[in-house]
Amino acid sequence: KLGMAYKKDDNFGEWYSEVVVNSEMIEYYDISGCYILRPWAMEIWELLKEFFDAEIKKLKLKPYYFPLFVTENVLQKEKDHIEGFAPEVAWVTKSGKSELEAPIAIRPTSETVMYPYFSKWIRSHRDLPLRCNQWCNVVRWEFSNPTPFIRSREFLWQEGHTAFATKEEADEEVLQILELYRRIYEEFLAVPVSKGRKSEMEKFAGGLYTTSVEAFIPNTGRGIQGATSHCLGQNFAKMFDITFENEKGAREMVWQNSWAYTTRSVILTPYLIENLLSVLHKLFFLIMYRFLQIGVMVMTHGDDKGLVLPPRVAPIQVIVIPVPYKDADTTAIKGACESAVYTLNESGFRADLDTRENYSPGWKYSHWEMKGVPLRIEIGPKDLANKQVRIVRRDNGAKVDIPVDNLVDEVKALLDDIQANLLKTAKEKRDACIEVIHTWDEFTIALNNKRLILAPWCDEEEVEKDVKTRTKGDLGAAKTLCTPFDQPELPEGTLCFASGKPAKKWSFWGRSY
Ligand SMILES: O=C1CCCN[C@@H]1CCCn1cnc2cc(F)c(Cl)cc2c1=O
Ligand SMILES: [Mg+2]
Repeated sequence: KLGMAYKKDDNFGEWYSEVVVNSEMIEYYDISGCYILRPWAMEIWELLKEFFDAEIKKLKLKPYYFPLFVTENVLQKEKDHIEGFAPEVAWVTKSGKSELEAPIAIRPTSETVMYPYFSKWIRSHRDLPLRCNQWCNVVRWEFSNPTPFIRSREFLWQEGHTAFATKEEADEEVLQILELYRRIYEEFLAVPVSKGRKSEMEKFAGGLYTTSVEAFIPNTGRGIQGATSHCLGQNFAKMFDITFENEKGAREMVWQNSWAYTTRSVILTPYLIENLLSVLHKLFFLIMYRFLQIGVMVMTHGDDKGLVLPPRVAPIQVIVIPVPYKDADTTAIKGACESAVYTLNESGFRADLDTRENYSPGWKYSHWEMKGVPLRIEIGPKDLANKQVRIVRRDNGAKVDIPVDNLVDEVKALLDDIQANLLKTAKEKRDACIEVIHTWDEFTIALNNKRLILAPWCDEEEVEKDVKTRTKGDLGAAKTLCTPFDQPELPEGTLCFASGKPAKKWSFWGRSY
């Protein structure tokens, strides 16, 4: 399908839905809540996984795979940590025609699966640190209101679970992992994020504190939590009796972290909020977000011609298209295309060519623009005669003719420039949305102007709850997104915008997904 029916700035939700379909990222499946991830999405996921996996191996993480299933009594062990989550748990109750003696849960996250074995494996300080990461799927049957129920059944993620002898080691790793998440967003997806700490109300209830990277979508004025890195303190050590004998022979509880490259548990995409289309469509986005957080990249960089992929995650970075004229030497042109692809692949670029006879060059230009390929190379008779190629950038449409001999250097320079340009543009757009406010009136005006709000806060949970109550509405209430580590100056006497009490910190507030 060529061309977009919807414009990004006119109808964001529809535009988004069309882009991820037309770019052949995912396909509907006939069980609601399940989706087929097609190569154009899976290849991006695999590029991100390759980077993240290599980096955590440097941090001595070991790969594990724990069972998909967890018994009821083990799952129930975490009443406080799973309170509120219980309706999300999917259960296996039968095999064939016969009922199981006891229902078995499908993991919604793996704390209760893993930690009884952490308790068994950790005896002495010599068994620490324990560093476990698994790449797997998890199932959560989420319903979210007020939009008519939404189910996301299964998504892929990595979940890291680590145990240390001291809090200092745990605190350090939380930030090391958070930096990797920042790099995934800013260096690969070219999406600017803010590192910060979640409030007591927004953090993972089972943990000690939560840090996150927060993205923002200017079109909808909503924040999106990108990934989370929790310090669990000794809470789970107490619940699961995960203790070790220290050097002095005394018994101590371990300090733990858990972190996931995942998305918020309930993502109401702009689509769900603004365009109540069929349930199928809604599930589609939830999965899109869940699986890959690629939704943020699509929204950040996409335009009215379709996807715009940052080169570092583009499954194809350069597409070479022959432009044959009727009487031209099509064989020579095709040969030039093949050698250009060969040269680029040899130099480590992901290049491919589209020599399909049944499509015109024009059709191919639109097709590969829709899929967001960063560079297109056209080779026609004139280019052949002049020993040059024409290169067209997807991000700004610029065309440049370059000598074949400079192909590799030019392509490298262009791809690097595209990667940097996408992040720079996204950062400028995001920063233009940030509004520093000091009073409640300024806050409500900024909120309605779809701004990312930076406000002085007294850090009291009651006030956070009060802001939610006072901003309740069909677009969702305002909430704290994070307290950025990078704190602006807080002049003596600055008052909290919502309570008038002495402010303790600057926090990002806004509506979110
Ligand atoms: O976010 C992470 C990083 C990776 C490991 N997990 C933590 C916390 C997950 C919270 N959470 C999130 N969703 C859940 C859904 C459930 F059905 C149940 Cl039983 C529990 C939970 C739950 O604990
Ligand atoms: Mg959830």
